[in-house]
Amino acid sequence: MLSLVDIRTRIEAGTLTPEGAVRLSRDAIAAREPAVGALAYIAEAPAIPAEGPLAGIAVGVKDIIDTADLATQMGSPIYAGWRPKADAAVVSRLRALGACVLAKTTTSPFASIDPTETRNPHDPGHTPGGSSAGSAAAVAAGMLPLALGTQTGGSVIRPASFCGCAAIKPSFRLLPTVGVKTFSWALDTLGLFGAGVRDLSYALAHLAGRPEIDGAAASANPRIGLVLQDFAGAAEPEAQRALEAARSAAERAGARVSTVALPDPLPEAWALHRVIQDYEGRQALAWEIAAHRAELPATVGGHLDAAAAITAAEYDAARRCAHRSRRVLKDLFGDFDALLTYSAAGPAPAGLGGTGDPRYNRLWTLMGVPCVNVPVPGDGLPVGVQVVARFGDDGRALAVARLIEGALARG
Ligand SMILES: NC(=O)CC(=O)O
Repeated sequence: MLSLVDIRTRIEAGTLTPEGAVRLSRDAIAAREPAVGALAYIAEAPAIPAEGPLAGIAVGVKDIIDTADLATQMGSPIYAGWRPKADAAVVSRLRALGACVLAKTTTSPFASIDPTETRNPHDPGHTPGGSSAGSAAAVAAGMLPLALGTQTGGSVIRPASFCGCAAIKPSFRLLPTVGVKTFSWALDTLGLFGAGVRDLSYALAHLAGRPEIDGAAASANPRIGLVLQDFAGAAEPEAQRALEAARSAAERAGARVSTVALPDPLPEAWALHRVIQDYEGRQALAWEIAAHRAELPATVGGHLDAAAAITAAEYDAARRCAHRSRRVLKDLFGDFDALLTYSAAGPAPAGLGGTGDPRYNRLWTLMGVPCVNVPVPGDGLPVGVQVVARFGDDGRALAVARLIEGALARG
């Protein structure tokens, strides 16, 4: 994969130009894109700024995020050829930092649960996951050093796990979702994909304007809570092995790991995520439902139809439970620096008819806490683990993730 930090180091050392760095991506795209299909389109002659902390970094932007110079089609024929007048706020930030917005990446329609045409870069017979399919696949295939995605359920962490790259779903609203097509205003969160954790730390610190994120260090003996999320069902053997490998690696690196069961009402909040997601989705996509219902794909269309039965009282009760759960989780983090749990139920499922199950992701999205996918080395298709920290502690999530990543690499 192309490491953002390595590219920046070479540019700052004068051994690589920004144009040369973008050429690395174009060459990799030429080699891998035909088999992977991660990109909705590629800019013909994008600006390649000479200066800035992201100069020379070719970025892929999920195609629900507005770009003024490229179409934004939401993964749907309803928006075929749609050209926003303005960049999304996060895209403007990327350009101000010197990044080259090289491509739009494929998305499940409206960033929901239906599949894309993109294939897993490790095995074209398997899904790359979703809904940020193209962003995960493009980074994992070595085409891009950085890509933007979004998560409402598990759309950043799960595809990163399936494709074998690092990713962060930051704290809720750390990055502005202005100019990002809304599915759920209580859940939608911008995320980043990179080759490794240090690449995420560098990019997020600059995008968020918070240099402390890149400088955060894990304590010498971080306290890590191992969370199995039993209420979400059993994980597959490959995911269980990956979690055990990560736990052992963390302990080798000096962490104190203990298993913790999530207290009530967290399991109840997990079950109520869908109520909030779909109740808001039906309102956010009211125009598409009214004017283009026949063009909505089967799964998301069915979910939005079913959401008509969710009452305002049920929605309000779900939000109250989420609020109580955030307080309970904040108290839990008084005993732990981070939590370690599954990123996905197992490796990428076979076939391109689905994007996998967000069952190990949705609670953390609802809680608004930072989550980092750490790929776990092994045979076969990639499997990752998820490091979760308290709300607002994105630097600590990345620091603990990096500690585990390094210990796994040392074996
Ligand atoms: N947008 C989402 O997060 C839905 C999913 O988990 O695939």
